[in-house]
Amino acid sequence: MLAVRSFASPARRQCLHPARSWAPTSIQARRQYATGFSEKEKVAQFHGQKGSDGLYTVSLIEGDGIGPEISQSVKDIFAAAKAPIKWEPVDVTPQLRDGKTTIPAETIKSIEKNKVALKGPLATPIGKGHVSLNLTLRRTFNLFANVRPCRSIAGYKTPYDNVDTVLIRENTEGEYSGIEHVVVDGVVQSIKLITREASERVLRFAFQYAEDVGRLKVRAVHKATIMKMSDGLFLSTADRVAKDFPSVEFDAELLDNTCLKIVTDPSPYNDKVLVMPNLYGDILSDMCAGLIGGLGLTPSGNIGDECSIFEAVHGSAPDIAGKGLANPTALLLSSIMMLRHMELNDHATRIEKAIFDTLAEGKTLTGDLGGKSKTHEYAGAIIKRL
Ligand SMILES: NC(=O)C1=CN([C@@H]2O[C@H](COP(=O)(O)OP(=O)(O)OC[C@H]3O[C@@H](n4cnc5c(N)ncnc54)[C@H](O)[C@@H]3O)[C@@H](O)[C@H]2O)C=CC1
Ligand SMILES: O=C(O)CCC(=O)C(=O)O
Repeated sequence: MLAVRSFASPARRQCLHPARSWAPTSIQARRQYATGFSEKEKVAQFHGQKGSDGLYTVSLIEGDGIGPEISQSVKDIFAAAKAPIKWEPVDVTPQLRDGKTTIPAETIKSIEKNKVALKGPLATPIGKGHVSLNLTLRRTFNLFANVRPCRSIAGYKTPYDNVDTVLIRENTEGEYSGIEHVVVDGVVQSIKLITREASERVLRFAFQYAEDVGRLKVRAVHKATIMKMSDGLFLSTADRVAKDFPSVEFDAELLDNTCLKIVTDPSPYNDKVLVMPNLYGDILSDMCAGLIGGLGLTPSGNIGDECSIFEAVHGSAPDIAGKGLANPTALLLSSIMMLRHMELNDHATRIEKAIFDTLAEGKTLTGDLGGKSKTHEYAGAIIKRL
């Protein structure tokens, strides 16, 4: 395994710092792995090629439930901002191949070709039915790190106005390995799979990310007191990886303690990058969203070596789907992360400013933030500010 080192300049780190932006997906870290390429080729390898029309093609999965409504807002705002993105809509109807759930081959080809996708939420049936397509996508493209920043929104009042957490979630195994079976009637075994390899790559990503954005404290969140072998392996791997990053402080904390402390006072987490196994990251990121106003506000990036898929933290919100009530901010901020990942920083900053100014003004808010505006009216207010 490579001991990666950042080559980000201080200026570059500053521009990627989450206090200023939603940027950090650590494209530098990805590029470290590519040797024998020119700088231009490396960039293309991670975020696709600009076409002869000057546009980048991005695969678009609109998703289920509120997915099409919030995707429409992103498309309208990107068009108004003249962002150099051409959307390539793809179909993710689940298919069974060799007894396994998969997605259509053309969709896999599109994402492999474009390197970058934006995804609306995909619903997963409870109990019988297809396995999670969200997890299928992450596994298919080996999107091993899920970066989930969560920051207070200026102007929107919550018990804390200073939340600034960054959580990096292992994205391919853990409790979500999908390995479970009936042992005997009434007894089910579900495997929490932790491997040294997957732990090491997400931990290296987290430390590299910490260096790149200048947020120089990494904390591993775990439950190795109980899951001595699985979380124990994650933690001992973290200890070892930490030695390769002497400029980054490292410590660890039990998950239940982290939950208690974050909801009591989130400020001690403002200078840390939290890294953890899959399920913990899923739950903790929803909890952090609750601190800043809800799931309508928190973005994420699923990052791999070959391609990346950006999506909101939330699901398909069936309770409000089709009513024009959804808040598109989470998907919009995910698309801002995507633009920064693609190094389209000027477009990202312009759109992001229009979003935050609209939220701060507080006149055109969706219902989840106490407003009365419909999804398209909120998007329209952002467009007016561009
Ligand atoms: N990454 C993904 O695509 C995810 C998909 N899901 C799927 O979503 C479906 C529904 O799951 P739930 O547990 O109901 O979680 P959910 O995240 O869809 O909804 C939870 C609550 O938050 C609200 N909410 C979520 N997003 C919102 C938005 N943008 N604007 C305003 N309110 C919003 C909903 O109305 C609901 O009250 C399930 O089938 C689940 O499998 C769940 C989480 C992530
Ligand atoms: O696929 C699903 O149903 C939910 C997945 C999820 O909550 C997540 O990983 O963000």
